[in-house]
Amino acid sequence: MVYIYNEDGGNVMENVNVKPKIVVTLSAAKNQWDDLYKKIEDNELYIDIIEYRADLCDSQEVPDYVEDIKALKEKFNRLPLIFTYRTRGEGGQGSKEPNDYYELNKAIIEEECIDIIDIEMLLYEDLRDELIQLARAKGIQVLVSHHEMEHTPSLKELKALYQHMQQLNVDYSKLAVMPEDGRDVLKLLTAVYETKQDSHHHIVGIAMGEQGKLSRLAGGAFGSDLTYGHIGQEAAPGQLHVQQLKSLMEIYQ
Ligand SMILES: O=C1C[C@@](O)(C(=O)O)C[C@@H](O)[C@@H]1O
Repeated sequence: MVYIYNEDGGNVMENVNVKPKIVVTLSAAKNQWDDLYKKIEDNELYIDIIEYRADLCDSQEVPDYVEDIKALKEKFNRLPLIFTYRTRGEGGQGSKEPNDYYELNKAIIEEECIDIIDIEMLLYEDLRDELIQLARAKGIQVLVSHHEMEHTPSLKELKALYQHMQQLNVDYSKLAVMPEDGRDVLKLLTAVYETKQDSHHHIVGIAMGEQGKLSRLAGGAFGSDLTYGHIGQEAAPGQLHVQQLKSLMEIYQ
């Protein structure tokens, strides 16, 4: 199978087959970082990007987050880092209201210690667009995300969501849905595939849960640029350990 990449890696120009990067989702309480560093080291071969999930240690303040992130960057400087504060409505544990969500993300952007920032599409438009602009001005890539934790929207709606996301001046557009059956997984993959046909954006599509595991493994064949895994405990329904993810993904590459 032939893959065609552009120079900055991963984005396919003529063929939807993508070699997805593996993102490990992680977070730890203050006294648990040493354990986690060890796990990252043990699994470094299977990881392309680190996702720091700030909502999983929701009571921390900006300086605590920055300290964690800087320590991660120092130890694993080859790995780009995504900062994510996932709110409850989108399947996370974050309890911040929109204004506090905005303030936290703004402060993190201003620290210039991250490579990519995950911004929820449904945040109030003015706050969201301002965060996107601030991040871009600092040279930080933007990943706009939306989770449907209860169901899978229709193909038409999924494609409309991707279209909307791509108009937001972002680098990555990510949708995660909860499928009820195989047909829902196909809908998500079809939306990724059809969106990727005429797009040079990074597209990410995830069907969660047991049924959706196929999308985590085979998403690249449909054009999905990232797949998320764990190194101990799943952070979202259906996540696989990065080692298993990497070895099972080989059959598609
Ligand atoms: O959006 C995503 C994808 C995810 O929800 C998953 O299903 O693997 C895991 C989250 O940490 C990440 O921010």
